[in-house]
Amino acid sequence: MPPIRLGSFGTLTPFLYPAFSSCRSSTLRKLPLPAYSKRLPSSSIHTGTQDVSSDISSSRLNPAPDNYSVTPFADRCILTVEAGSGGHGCVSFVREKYIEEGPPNGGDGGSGGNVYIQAVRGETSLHKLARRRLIKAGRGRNGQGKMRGGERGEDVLITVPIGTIVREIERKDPVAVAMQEEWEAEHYRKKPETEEEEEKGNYGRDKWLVFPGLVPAELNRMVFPTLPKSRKSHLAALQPEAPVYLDLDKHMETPMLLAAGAMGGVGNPHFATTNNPRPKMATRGDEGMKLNMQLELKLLADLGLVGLPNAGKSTLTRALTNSKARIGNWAFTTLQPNVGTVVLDNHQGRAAVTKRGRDGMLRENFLIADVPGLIEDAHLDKGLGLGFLRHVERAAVLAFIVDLSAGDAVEALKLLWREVSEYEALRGRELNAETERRMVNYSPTSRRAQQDSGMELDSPEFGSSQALPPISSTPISSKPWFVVATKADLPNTQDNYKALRSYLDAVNNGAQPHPSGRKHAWKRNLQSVPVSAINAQGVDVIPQLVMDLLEE
Ligand SMILES: Nc1nc2c(ncn2[C@@H]2O[C@H](COP(=O)(O)OP(=O)(O)OP(=O)(O)O)[C@@H](O)[C@H]2O)c(=O)[nH]1
Ligand SMILES: [Mg+2]
Repeated sequence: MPPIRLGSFGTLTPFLYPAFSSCRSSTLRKLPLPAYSKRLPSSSIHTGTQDVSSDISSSRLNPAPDNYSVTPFADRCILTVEAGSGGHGCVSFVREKYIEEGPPNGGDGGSGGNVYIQAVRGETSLHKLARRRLIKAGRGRNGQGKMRGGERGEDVLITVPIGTIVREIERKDPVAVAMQEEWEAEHYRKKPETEEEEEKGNYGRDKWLVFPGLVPAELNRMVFPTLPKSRKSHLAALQPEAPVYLDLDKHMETPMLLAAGAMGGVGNPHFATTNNPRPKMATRGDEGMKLNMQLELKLLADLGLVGLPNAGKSTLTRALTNSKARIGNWAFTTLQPNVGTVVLDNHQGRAAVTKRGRDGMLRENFLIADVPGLIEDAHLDKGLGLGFLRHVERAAVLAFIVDLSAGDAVEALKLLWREVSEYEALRGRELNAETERRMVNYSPTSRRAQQDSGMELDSPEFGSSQALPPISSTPISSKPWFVVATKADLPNTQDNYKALRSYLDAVNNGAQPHPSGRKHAWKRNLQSVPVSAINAQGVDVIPQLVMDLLEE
């Protein structure tokens, strides 16, 4: 291993390793194997990985085992949001020096706070929401005497990464249910059947608030007017239609309403009539809507690294980004994805790579996901199995990382593809089964109707629901991909790389089948990049390559 500190690489690279520094994507195919090794003292190269760590103890790309930081990460979560309930109306009367028994002056309750959602740049994970589980908007304040209305409840804003899919699992909307009941009663002239129901219709004990000074006898004699009709705030019209399905794949300048706060109750002046000028009742505020939903990241990153354990994925991530992914010379160092940002333009002059995104904006960076290693039979959930493959499915471009020093690179690549395409087949079957299940279970009636008809509900308790089936996404084999051959600094890796290169050429010109075994798999000028990530050599062609492939 070259006994050179990382700091000196930046300036010395062009002189020491002309081959690595001059390569651009157009010349990728012609890339010679690491020529730099010739220029280094022979004693300093051709050492194993373990020797490397003893030589340079604390460089950024070859850090000590404890030099890393774990960024919490979650790519899906189940979340319950609760719009604020309304404040209660107030029962109060004017009372002044010469007006002993004044008119009613109780204020209305304030409406509950709203829940908004916004997809923003800069967020990469749902872990903060996963930890919270329940997000509640503020309750409206109660009305007060002297006609003072209650304050509105506080709104909450949920910020999520771009590429989040929000799906509703279940909802509990007491106001909608009450409105539906009122509508049915009006249109079908449903007569109250039981005494209890009749009493409820007239009295609606749970809806009314009465003057605290009332004695029981007075309460029994009290005649309640008809309850005001249930209403929703005008904002509720902006709520997404039920069941909620939002695909937030763009940066949002303004938040979007998810659940509008409930209306507050009304104060006692609303019930004043000539017969009863001093009503001693007000109504309670409505209960806020609850929404149980699953949030899932559709697109985790622009580039996903697929490789066997210990292939050097985390080292490559460190070489390309500022991340402090954990690196260790053992399998399964990485246990959860690390999403790093590759900065294309550091605003210190001309951008290294310029590309416009789909929205026409100049891209300044792209995201790279370093995911746990994949082993044989990962599609049967071995190793970190399916969880890992789920992440692979959510990258736009894939980089297959093969370790040139760990046996036949072509075999390694084929194994990776085998696992990935087995997983793809599995997902296809899963999606079909899900579609079938939904067709069998389809019922146009609401949850309430199911309840009324005595149908068994999946989850009697709100918020205890099972996760939804995974979302469908682009098949892995149709994503653009390339190969990064790592550890090119180690001895006897040249032949391995040559074999890999000729295999890819053979796939390119059709002499060999696509490693996924699928007919319509993506292959368009398959590229391979030999790198020595530990020395940050050869990696600078990757950003341009990724940006080109992202356009596909
Ligand atoms: N010589 C050499 N060693 C490398 C290179 N890249 C990585 N290594 C070493 O290979 C070992 C594994 O590197 P990691 O980056 O942790 O590998 P990984 O693929 O992230 O491993 P898992 O997270 O376990 O899947 C470490 O000891 C690295 O120092 C390279 O380009 N050259
Ligand atoms: Mg790793």
